[in-house]
Amino acid sequence: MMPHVAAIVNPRSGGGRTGRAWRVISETLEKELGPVRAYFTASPSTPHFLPAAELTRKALKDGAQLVIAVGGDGTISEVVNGFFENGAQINPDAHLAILNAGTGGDFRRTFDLPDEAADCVKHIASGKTRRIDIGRLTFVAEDGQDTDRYFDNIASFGLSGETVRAVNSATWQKSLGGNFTFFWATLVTAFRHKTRPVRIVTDTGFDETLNIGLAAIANGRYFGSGIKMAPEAEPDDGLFDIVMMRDLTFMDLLTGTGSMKEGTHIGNEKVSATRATWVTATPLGPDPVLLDVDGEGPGRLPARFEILPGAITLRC
Ligand SMILES: Nc1ncnc2c1ncn2[C@@H]1O[C@H](COP(=O)(O)OP(=O)(O)OP(=O)(O)O)[C@@H](O)[C@H]1O
Repeated sequence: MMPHVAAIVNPRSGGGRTGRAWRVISETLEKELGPVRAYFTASPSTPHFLPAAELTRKALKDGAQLVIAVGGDGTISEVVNGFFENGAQINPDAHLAILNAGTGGDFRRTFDLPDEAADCVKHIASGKTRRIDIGRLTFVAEDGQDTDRYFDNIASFGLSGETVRAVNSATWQKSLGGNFTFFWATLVTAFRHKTRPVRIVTDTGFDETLNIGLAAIANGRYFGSGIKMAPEAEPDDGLFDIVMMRDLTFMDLLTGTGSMKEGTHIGNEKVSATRATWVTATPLGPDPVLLDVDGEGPGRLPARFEILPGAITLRC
C-alpha cells in the first residue's frame, strides 16, 4: 500500500477529447500535485459493469489518498461507487476530486466548479474540502435482478429514464454531436411519453400515488446538461430534495411547467416537492418506469433511495 494520488481517466468522455488531451492534463496535474498514477477505463462489457468503479476500488486498495475522476458525470458516479465495497467504504479518509472532462458536467454546477481542466487542477490543489452526502438506491436492473448502487447527483425516473435510453440507442444522431443527440432524444421521448401511476412514500410522511411524468431524488441540483431540477438541493444537508412532476402533457413539456432551466418549475400546480432521508417508489401500472441515475440508465422501479449523510470528502 503506497499512499498516492490516483486519476481514474475515461478517455472516451467528452466525445474522446479526454483521451486526446490526457498528456497535457496529466502534466498540469503533476505540476500541482506531484506524481499521479493514472488508471484508464476500458469499454464496458455489460450494462452493469462500471469500469471506473472497479479501477477506483483497486486504486484505494493500492493506497490512494486522493482519487480524481477525470471524465463526465457518468465517470464521477462510477468513481463514487468505487469508494464502496460490500456496503462499506474502502477508505473513509480518502478524498474525491473532479476533473470535469465530459459533455454535460451537471454535478460540478452545484459546486460552481470550473469547466476548464487547468482551473479544475488549481481547485484540487487548493486542498479545500467539503463532506458531501451520497445516495444509495436499490432497484431492478435491466436483467430483472434486484441490485443496488450509489449516486452523487440525481436519480430520477419517468421521462428522464426514457430519454437516457433514447440517447444510448441513437445512431446517426450522434454524428451531429452530444447536444443535438440529447435535444433529439428529449423531443422524441416527450412526444411518445405517457405518465405512469407511481406510489411515492418518504420517511417524512409523504405518501401519495401520482401520475408521474418525471420525478427526481436529488442530492445535487442539475441534470440533463444544465436543467435546474432541484434548485434548492444542498449536497451536505443530509436530505434528498424530491421533485415530482405529474399529469404532464406533451404541451406541458413543450411550453415548460415553468422554466426548468431556471428552476422556476417549483411552485407550478403540477409539481410537488418535499425532503426526506429515504424514499420508496413503486409503480402501480403494468408498464415499466425507467430510471436515470447520474445520467445512466441502469434499470427500473420499484426502487428505494436512502441518503448517506457526509459519506465522502470532496475537494472543491
Ligand atoms: N474506454 C471506454 N470506452 C468506451 N466507453 C467507455 C470507456 N470508459 C468508460 N466508458 C463509458 O463512458 C460512459 C461515461 O461517460 P462520461 O459520463 O464520463 O462522459 P460523457 O458522457 O462525455 O459526459 P457527461 O455524462 O457529463 O455528459 C459510461 O457509460 C462508461 O461505461
